[in-house]
Amino acid sequence: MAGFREREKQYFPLQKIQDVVDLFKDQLTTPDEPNLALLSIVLGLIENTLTVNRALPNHIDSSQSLEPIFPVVELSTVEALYTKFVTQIKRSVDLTKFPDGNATRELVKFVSDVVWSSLMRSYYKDKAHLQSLYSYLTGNKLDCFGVAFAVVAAFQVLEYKDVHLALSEDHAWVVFGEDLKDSAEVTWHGRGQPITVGVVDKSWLYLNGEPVICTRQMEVASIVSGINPSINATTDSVEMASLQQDLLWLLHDLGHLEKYPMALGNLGDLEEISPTPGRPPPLDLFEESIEANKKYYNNRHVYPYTYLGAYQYRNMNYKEALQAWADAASVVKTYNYNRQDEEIYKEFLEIANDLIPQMMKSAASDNAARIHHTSILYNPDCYSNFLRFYDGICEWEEDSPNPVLHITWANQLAFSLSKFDCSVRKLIALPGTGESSSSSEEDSEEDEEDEVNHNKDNKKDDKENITQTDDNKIEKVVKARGRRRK
Ligand SMILES: CC1(C)CN=C(N2CCN(c3ncnc4sc(C(F)(F)C(F)(F)F)cc34)CC2)S1
Repeated sequence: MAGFREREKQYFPLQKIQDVVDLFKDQLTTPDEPNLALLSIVLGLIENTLTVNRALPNHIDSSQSLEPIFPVVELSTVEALYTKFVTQIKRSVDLTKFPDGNATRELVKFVSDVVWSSLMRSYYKDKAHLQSLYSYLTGNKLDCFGVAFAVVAAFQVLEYKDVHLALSEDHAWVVFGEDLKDSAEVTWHGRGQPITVGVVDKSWLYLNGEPVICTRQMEVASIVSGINPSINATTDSVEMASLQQDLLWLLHDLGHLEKYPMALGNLGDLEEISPTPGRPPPLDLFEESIEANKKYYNNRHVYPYTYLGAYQYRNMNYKEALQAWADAASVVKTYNYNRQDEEIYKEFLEIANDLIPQMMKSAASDNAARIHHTSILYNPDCYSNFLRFYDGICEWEEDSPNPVLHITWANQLAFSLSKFDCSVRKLIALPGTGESSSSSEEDSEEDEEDEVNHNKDNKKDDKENITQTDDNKIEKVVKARGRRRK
């Protein structure tokens, strides 16, 4: 596959978002495969121009916005980079040594070494905008996703159809061979090794054997979803975000996001920021993401629920946020926490020690809701989901090689717990059993006793009562969980 055929050339020069969408649409509806290297170079070039090297316009247009004009993407520029990639790969891989039509572990290791060998010796791998072949070809830098994607794009150049991208929620690798049953690390740690340890140790990083296995079209979806419109910590390129949104809708309409929960969540976030007329609301996309998780990944992905929880929290739907976070914890509890799972640890740390306390504070100061008992502080479902959230995190920690909880977690738990009204704390719902503890025989006398004592107590010693009640409540949750485990 030398340069581009008329098919690709006709779209250049790309001068506006619609030109890029037209090119992608053509690539995604051809009988043969979309050209991964071409599309990654195009997106990387545009992203680099709109975020990294923002050539500001020499005129301030009427809207006084400093948004640079959309870069004109010339065919010659893209073709030169594409030829550089194809030449480098074809020159380095002597296929006569690999006669078998199917990719082998040896060949995957060899190609990942070729990609690897041209990377800069040392650079900050978590930096933004290092995900595309444009970054690879012009800066010799790639992040973890970028290395895995480059290996897959290289195999496409070598005309292999049995090497595909595998994605967890924080790691990328490749699957290959007949019905893609083999797997191989191609990035920093353990290159060439199969992905067995990840499944055995029940770490979230490998999603317990439920990663997203990409088709060529889903590999296109991964580079679109991986577009990073950020100019800096506080500003995004409107143009880049708009291009990402249009391309995600194109992929959505063609059915290529059906099995890609994170891309659906991404699109939901973009739609919240800038709703597309005539398109479904963000909540529908977060629901689609959750349904895909249940239908295709045995409900083992966590992010579909944290996308939803974050959205509900931002929109002050606190009851629904607690529900989503409890569902997220009910997923993470099926894993063992390993040191390499820190991304999801940070996610739950922020929810438990920042977002929920903020939410409880805000609910506690909402006097109108208090008076009308519409506040989450009086709502048994909220309390039940709150407990289910913590129950999931405790279970996540159980049997794990690394601890999860520390004093900050306990302090924030006590703080948040104390904000619930003591009336609602009487109705402890046993997480996951759907029953309330007051219906379980061994507890009922205790509960009634509590009920009687509590009602008899006058308001003044409520403070002391809350602490005492909470202690035995927490202890009851732990005991209840213990009972369920037998
Ligand atoms: C609910 C959240 C905290 C908001 N953003 C989240 N993202 C942003 C989008 N994102 C993603 N969105 C689409 N595809 C992928 S593939 C991937 C990865 F496998 F980890 C990789 F490749 F190693 F980086 C990550 C990721 C990662 C998770 S999770």
